[in-house]
Amino acid sequence: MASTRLLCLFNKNVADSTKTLARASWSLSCRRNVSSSPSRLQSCMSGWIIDQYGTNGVLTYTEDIPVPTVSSPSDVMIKVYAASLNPLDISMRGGYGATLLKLKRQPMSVISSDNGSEFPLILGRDVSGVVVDCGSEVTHVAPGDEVWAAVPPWKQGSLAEFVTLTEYEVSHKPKSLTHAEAASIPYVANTALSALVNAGGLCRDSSSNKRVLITGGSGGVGTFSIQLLKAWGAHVTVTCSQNAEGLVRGLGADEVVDYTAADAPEQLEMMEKFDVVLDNVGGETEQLVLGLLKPWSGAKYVTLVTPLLLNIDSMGLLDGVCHAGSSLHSKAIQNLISGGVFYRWGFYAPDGPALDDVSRLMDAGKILPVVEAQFPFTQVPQAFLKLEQGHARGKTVVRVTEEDDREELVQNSCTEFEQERRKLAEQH
Ligand SMILES: NC(=O)C1=CN([C@@H]2O[C@H](COP(=O)(O)OP(=O)(O)OC[C@H]3O[C@@H](n4cnc5c(N)ncnc54)[C@H](OP(=O)(O)O)[C@@H]3O)[C@@H](O)[C@H]2O)C=CC1
Repeated sequence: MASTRLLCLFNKNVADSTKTLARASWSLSCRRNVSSSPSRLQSCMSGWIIDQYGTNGVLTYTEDIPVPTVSSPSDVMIKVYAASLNPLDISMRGGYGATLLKLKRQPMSVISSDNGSEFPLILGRDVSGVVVDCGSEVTHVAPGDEVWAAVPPWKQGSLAEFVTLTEYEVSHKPKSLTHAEAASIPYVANTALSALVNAGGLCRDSSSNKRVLITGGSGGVGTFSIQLLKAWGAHVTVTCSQNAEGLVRGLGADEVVDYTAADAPEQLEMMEKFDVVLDNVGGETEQLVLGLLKPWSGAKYVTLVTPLLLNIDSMGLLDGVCHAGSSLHSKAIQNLISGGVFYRWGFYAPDGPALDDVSRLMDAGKILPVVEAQFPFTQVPQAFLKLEQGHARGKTVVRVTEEDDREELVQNSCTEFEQERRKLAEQH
């Protein structure tokens, strides 16, 4: 199994890319601390932002981002060591989900004339790093703890020095993984768990011998889901390209179908029917795999490829929700009546406690990270280009802080915060 740990370092020339780093034009006057660990003296941080939607050219490096401080009792501030990219980052860079995500960030904008901008936006949905500060009600983690989390799309992302989340979203990182490895997991794990458990009705204790089909098994969600379901005792069939067969078999897939083969539909139709389908591909695949579920037995089709946010972007909130809702409703009714199959949409959902369970499985060696490519922080645009090319085999990771510096940084972080606390205590 260890051979499936794919760590292909994309050694591109860092020196060249640093020349192209543009500075954002924020008119903030920031005082930067010389130390790379955080303190209340540091008001600005470095990161990659977008201040308009578009192609890769909108990604801009700046050192003038206000540090996202702890502002509520349940907040946890994390120094980011590694982040990873998801297809959502490419879509969000282009404006996908802008309407709904903006509403989630600024709920009052729906009733007020204040149409404040969502920019600058920081992308990046996964983080592995070290806690540097906590709100007064945080009990589960403390400064100095190594943690991981999936950053909800409506929050500022992890392609920056620091990110602040709520305690519920954060979990202790698996001890057996480096930060770069750990950053490949949280967003796909939270998505897979939400889809398989909430929509697919599976769980650790009820999956034994369930037959599950995963389409798009070679990508981020697929490579995680195969391993999770095998750890739960399910029988897993995967569709992927021929050159990914070795990878998915190495992760535990029982049966593999090359979807590019001319007879792929026939191969799938000859198999014993499935209890659950997790569809990471959508489109034409949907109709094919719906017919592969066991009829009249409570079987569930769960797709991660939904039109909800696109509909809202193109039609506005109310019409978009109604249109997507009516499409979901009619497909659900049609599949229930014709074959007794439940048709459902799966979504990412933030869930730190679920990541605690995943952490245990990873430390037990039951789930391995599948990191296809790593990029240094200076090469975030190159990482986006890699992802945009498609054909993912696991995940693309960005090393925000090089791990050689880790020990020193953890110590600095804790010492500085301890000093801050003492100072505050003395003042009061
Ligand atoms: N609803 C939600 O909340 C979420 C939705 N998603 C969506 O789920 C999907 C999967 O995400 P993720 O795993 O991160 O994506 P990735 O890009 O990591 O992986 C997609 C994989 O699918 C393979 N693939 C492409 N076409 C087919 C096909 N017809 N049949 C089988 N395999 C195929 C690709 O390889 P190759 O082309 O070489 O075959 C690639 O390995 C994406 O569309 C993503 O946007 C993800 C997370 C949350």
